[in-house]
Amino acid sequence: MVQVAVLGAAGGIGQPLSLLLKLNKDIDVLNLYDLVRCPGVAVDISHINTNSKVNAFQGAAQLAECLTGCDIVVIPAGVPRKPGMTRDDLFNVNAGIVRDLVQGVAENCPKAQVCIISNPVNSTVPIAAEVLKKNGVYDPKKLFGVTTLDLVRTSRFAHELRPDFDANTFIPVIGGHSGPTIVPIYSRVNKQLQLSEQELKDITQRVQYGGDEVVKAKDGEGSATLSMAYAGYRFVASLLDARHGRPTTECCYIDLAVDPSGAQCYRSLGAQDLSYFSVLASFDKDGIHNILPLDNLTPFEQELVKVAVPALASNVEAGVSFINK
Ligand SMILES: NC(=O)C1=CN([C@@H]2O[C@H](COP(=O)(O)OP(=O)(O)OC[C@H]3O[C@@H](n4cnc5c(N)ncnc54)[C@H](O)[C@@H]3O)[C@@H](O)[C@H]2O)C=CC1
Ligand SMILES: O=C([O-])CC(=O)C(=O)O
Repeated sequence: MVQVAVLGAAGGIGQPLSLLLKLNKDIDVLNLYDLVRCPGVAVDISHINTNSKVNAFQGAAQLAECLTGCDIVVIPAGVPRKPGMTRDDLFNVNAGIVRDLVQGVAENCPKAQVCIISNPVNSTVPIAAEVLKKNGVYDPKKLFGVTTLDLVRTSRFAHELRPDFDANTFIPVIGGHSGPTIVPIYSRVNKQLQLSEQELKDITQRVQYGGDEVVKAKDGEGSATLSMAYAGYRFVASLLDARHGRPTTECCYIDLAVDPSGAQCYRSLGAQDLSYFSVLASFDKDGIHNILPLDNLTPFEQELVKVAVPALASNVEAGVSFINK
């Protein structure tokens, strides 16, 4: 029996993400939670003819019931950006939302795997970790910042540049999830892509600021929702694959304490003191199995990591001190 909860299920990401999860045969129970519009979304999705059961929960009074018995909790709750804002500008609102929802996880399903989508991910993941630590239930194998949209963009944009390149090719992205902290590792596929120096600079910049492209196009109506729902779904499907013994690797933003020897390869890039980083990892039924090394980064990629590290350090510090103030 696998039970999954989506917190923020009636939002721009939450609705299409819940729809995709309803199609996944590995899920038996899908619990949808939001402060508004949740019964309508849940009844609508429940008519889709797959075997899973869909339940609606609305308002803080129903959070405990929603979470009880959950194996995986996905959190896209919170406000999205408007033009002119950075992800860090969302901190003031979303930090408290994530804190309170993860407190619910700690109390009602402390062994669940928790996938954080709410921005700024670079800070909301440390917030979640601190809440779980305070409750004595923290297991770094089970907490993930969802950065899959960066991987989705990295391979898709490469296909746009080189139509012969398969848009579904796995290209790792490391670092964090905002502007200069996003580090796509195109060197893994550059034998095929043959990017010129300028093309590499341009496509890297496009990946780093892909979110802004959507924010601008939506013109005040929010940020990526449909591509994010797809990306969030892909990540949860990978967790489900791993639960069923199917080998899985993904990149996500995690606490490096989960595997200190695996983390060494990333730390040696100049992230010596960094506690959180998006890495390539393999998964098993309990979550992260180990951190996989990414050796031989090019000087260009090493330079990108150098720029990412101080920005990440201050994002992590903001999250940690929000809980321990
Ligand atoms: N990790 C990533 O790659 C990405 C992250 N995001 C982030 O995801 C978040 C959600 O984005 P959208 O779905 O577009 O926003 P949205 O405003 O359309 O939906 C958010 C939903 O969260 C709900 N919500 C707010 N407070 C809540 C609470 N305390 N408990 C439960 N539900 C609550 C709202 O009622 C709403 O239904 C934003 O922070 C956005 O920046 C967006 C795209 C990509
Ligand atoms: O740009 C945003 O605010 C939403 C997001 O994280 C993305 O699209 O990567």
